[in-house]
Amino acid sequence: ERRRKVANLPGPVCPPFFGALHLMFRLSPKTFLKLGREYISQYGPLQRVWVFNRLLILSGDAELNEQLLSSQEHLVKHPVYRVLGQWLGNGLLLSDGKTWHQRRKIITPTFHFSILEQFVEVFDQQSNICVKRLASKANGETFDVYRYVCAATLDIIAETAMGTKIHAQANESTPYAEAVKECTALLSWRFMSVYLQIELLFALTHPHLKWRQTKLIRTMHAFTIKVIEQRRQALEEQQKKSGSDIVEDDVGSKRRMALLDVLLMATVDGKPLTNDEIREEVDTFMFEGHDTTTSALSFCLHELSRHPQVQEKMLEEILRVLGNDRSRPITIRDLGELKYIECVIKESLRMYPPVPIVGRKLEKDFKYTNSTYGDGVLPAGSEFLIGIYAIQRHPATYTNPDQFIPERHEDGKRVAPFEYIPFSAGPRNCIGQKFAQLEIKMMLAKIVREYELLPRGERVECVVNIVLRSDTGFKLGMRRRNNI
Ligand code: HEM
Repeated sequence: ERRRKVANLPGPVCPPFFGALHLMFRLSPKTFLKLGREYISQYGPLQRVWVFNRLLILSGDAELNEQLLSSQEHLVKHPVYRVLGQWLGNGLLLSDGKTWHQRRKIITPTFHFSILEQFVEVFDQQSNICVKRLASKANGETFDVYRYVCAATLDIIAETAMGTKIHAQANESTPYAEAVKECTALLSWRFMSVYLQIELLFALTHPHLKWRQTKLIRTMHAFTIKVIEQRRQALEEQQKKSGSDIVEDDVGSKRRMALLDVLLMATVDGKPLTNDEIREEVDTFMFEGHDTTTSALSFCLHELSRHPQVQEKMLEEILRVLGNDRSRPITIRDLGELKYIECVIKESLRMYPPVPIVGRKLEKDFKYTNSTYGDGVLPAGSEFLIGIYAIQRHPATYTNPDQFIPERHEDGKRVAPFEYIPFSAGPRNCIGQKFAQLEIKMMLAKIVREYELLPRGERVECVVNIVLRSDTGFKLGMRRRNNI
């Protein structure tokens, strides 16, 4: 019955019983994106692949993606996300059904414009620290910018969403960030293999790696538990002082509560969230809130180092909007006026989407219309994969798709909405989208104002480690600008 329903879709030859298992053997974090693009050019933007009795639908079809992502019915994540379960539990990224609805409702107001406005102050201060730390590298020599950016984004997510300072930028190394890097590489390798996705088979066939995975997850949990405890204590002390449930800042004015404060005080069905439920969300937001923006910023800085003319245009805009006074904090209003930098960020997220692929499991039949192959039905049980990376580099949509050209986003030039989806779309889109854009803009404006980025070292080579990273690091050189 399922075969009949997808008979209209092309795809590779799938021999009986095993299906296209032979193709799965070619997948690895390094080959994944290249093969994805190859399959799309070979079989078209929409295809079906059978592996045993699993039906995978690979979609780069904008029309179909719009219908699926906008739907309120197909919100369940692809089963492969389960390999993240031991780490992120039932946090917002992985949960579904009633739990997801309730949590999304509680958390959404914590990313309201008025809260982001307060966060911009933190973005400004932490970016200043990052710029100061980079001074030691402003000698024109090759270095990898990743760990500088990573420490800054960690400090930012902890101080804003969690209301806790962790001073990652003051330390040489951060065990949490190192554990995230190693664990995501390990989990991503498991993503690519049909049998390693199953926890028991992974444990039986690779006991040493299972042990390592558990150890890394313990390190990450220990860190997030500490963040929660620190904030819980600070909150209790504040409440004792003010005798009220509303958090007040240093000058006593009432302000909206940040994410962790809300989680600590929220009730669902009349009961407060348990410690584990709070930890799951803190784990989810600490990870999603720093690893994605680190990836975005690192790729963008690397690309800028290869495009001096883009840096010049950025600098011109920065000086026009912000003036020469580097001690004046940058406000949310200033950021809104940096339109060319917005195009630079858009272009970088097009070429290097930090989340390169998203997936859903269809719990019911999904009826679609107007796709590349007309109308049809995808049967319940299908696994639906949307290759954001492949879509955003499709030559039919973007001329010279592998070239970094921010001008293609200027003057409101637009492609169809679902041909550009770095933050996904619909009810399960990225909740931190505005947060990320403001943070990235602030960091870029500060770094480019202070330093000229130079083309040094190897080019990036994309690898899927859950989040998009580079196998060769993010190499560049820097020189301080003296003439401004
Ligand atoms: C450039 C930076 C970022 C990019 C490109 C990005 C991209 C995405 C994408 C594509 C999804 C959908 C994932 C899926 O369907 O499986 C997502 C979901 C999510 N993102 Fe982001 N993200 C970024 C930054 C952030 C930040 C800064 C935060 C938190 C402060 C965040 C928190 C989340 C959460 C919690 C979800 C799950 C939402 C839900 O399912 O309801 N992200 N993000």
